[in-house]
Amino acid sequence: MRQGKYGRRTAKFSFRCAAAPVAGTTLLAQAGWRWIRADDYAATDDLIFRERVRTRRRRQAWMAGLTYLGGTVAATAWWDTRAPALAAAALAAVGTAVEVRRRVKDRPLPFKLPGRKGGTPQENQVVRAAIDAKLGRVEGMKLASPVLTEDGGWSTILQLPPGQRARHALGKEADFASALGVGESQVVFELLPEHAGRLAIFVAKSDPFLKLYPSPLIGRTEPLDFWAGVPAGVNGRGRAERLRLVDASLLVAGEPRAGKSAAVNGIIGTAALAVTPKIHLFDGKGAGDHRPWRKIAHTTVKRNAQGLLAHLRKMQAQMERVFDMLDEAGGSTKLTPELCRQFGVDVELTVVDETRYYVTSPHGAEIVEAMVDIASRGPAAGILLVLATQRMTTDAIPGPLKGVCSLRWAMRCPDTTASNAVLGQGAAGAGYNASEIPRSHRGVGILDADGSDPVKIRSYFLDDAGTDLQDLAAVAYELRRAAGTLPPAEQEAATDPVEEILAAFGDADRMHTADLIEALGAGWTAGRVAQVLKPHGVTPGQVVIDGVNRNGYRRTDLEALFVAA
Ligand SMILES: Nc1ncnc2c1ncn2[C@@H]1O[C@H](COP(=O)(O)OP(=O)(O)OP(=O)(O)O)[C@@H](O)[C@H]1O
Repeated sequence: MRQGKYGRRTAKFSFRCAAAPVAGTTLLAQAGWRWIRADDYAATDDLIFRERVRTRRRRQAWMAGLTYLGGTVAATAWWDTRAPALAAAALAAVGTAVEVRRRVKDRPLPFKLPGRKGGTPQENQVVRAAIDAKLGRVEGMKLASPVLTEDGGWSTILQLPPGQRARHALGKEADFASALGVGESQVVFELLPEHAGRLAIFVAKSDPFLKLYPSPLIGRTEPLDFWAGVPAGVNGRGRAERLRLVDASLLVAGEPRAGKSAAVNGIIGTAALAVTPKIHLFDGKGAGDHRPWRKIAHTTVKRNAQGLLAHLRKMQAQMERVFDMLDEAGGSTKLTPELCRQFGVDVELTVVDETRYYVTSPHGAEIVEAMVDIASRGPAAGILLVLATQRMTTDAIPGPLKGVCSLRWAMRCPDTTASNAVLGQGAAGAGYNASEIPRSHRGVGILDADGSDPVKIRSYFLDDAGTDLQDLAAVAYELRRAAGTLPPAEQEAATDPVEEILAAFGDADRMHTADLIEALGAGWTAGRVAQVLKPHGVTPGQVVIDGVNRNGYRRTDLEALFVAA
């Protein structure tokens, strides 16, 4: 009895084993044929697109077939006459693997094989995910471009059914991510200006908002152009985003520890390295966040509402002066870098941190009135305003003030109401909701720059716990000292750079340039040392120290300058 049972089982097992390569190869051939015929696009009504896919796939199938046959023929001729048998066996092995996978898949867990996690999906998988995420109707949902593997992920363009708007898909990134089986921050939807029914989809391999993006300001030793925009951060597609503060006033809001100070420090750092803008910092928190900038800022005031009001009045007067000059010049009605040089005026950047402290003070009403005036008219005269706040309620940012800040940067907000308070009513409904930013995503926010759709970015990282800010301020100090744009008291007190270079020699009578700039510290480069000394006739030469011959300077050459003086 038992023997009969085992015999039957053995026969069944042998048959299943023998049938596996045949069944698997047949499955493979059927799938291949369906793929070549583009059956996954059977529902599409865009026949030209389907035919293009078919042509491309037919070409790929021919190439694969010819490579297989050519390889077999070549191997038979040059290697072994058993090559055709081996090639057929390889094909049968692939077929067997397909069949085994199918059988394992049909069995209950734990025999399931892992899927292709993180890879570029098939076109039909993307269409299915779009349907599952309810991005649009089922009929007519298709891809308008192939799924392309990119550096950090994959991308495609989804064609929504006729009459449906891609804009309505914004905000459904998480649903699409769930349908695809990836993290919600990995999915980026973008509208295409040329087609309202098409949605550009990018899916990153890993969460782009958990990556650290070191600030491009770090290590910079040359002045930069403030008019070209502030490097704000990196979007979900890995593209750099800039913020043009010279066009409008900015409101930065978000809950505590969301990354407001980091964003504001990036702005101050850019202005500092731009050398000419005058920086005015008002700290309503009073925790010393602006300490690194004290030597280069024209104003650093803590928790002094009356001081801010006096400053705003000065800025209003400066604004009127610039408008008069523009009017008299008769050309542009907006300040430009050329007009700044012509009029002898500079951009004035005022940063108000923890705005609520000032607008709720006894001078609040006057402060709000002056801020509204500056925020709306100031940018055209180079008078710029950046307001940062932890609270989004109307007592922290009164309605009229919010209304005139056309640049808005919402870091993580506690709820949808707060997010809408920053980005505008209806922003969450349109897919821009800063309360959906995970708490772990520090420095991530939605930037709404006037004139374009809001974009989610992670700000560039400036390590406030390390020396990034001090290093940056030191470079800015040197650049401003050379340009003569330090605040007046600081410019007067600034030591002569030649004296500083001489001091860096210590007791040495010769120094290699590399060691000299290390001794001089942040803000110094070989180029800057040469630039300081060249007008005095001192140039670097070959200097031998401990048998090492390198470019360097001699102490006597520098001392001679002071004797001559
Ligand atoms: N872009 C970023 N990348 C990585 N970490 C960041 C980024 N921005 C901010 N952080 C980190 O998040 C933390 C909080 O940042 P920050 O102090 O700027 O927040 P905040 O909103 O100004 O907080 P508060 O309102 O309490 O002053 C800091 O430790 C900072 O290093």
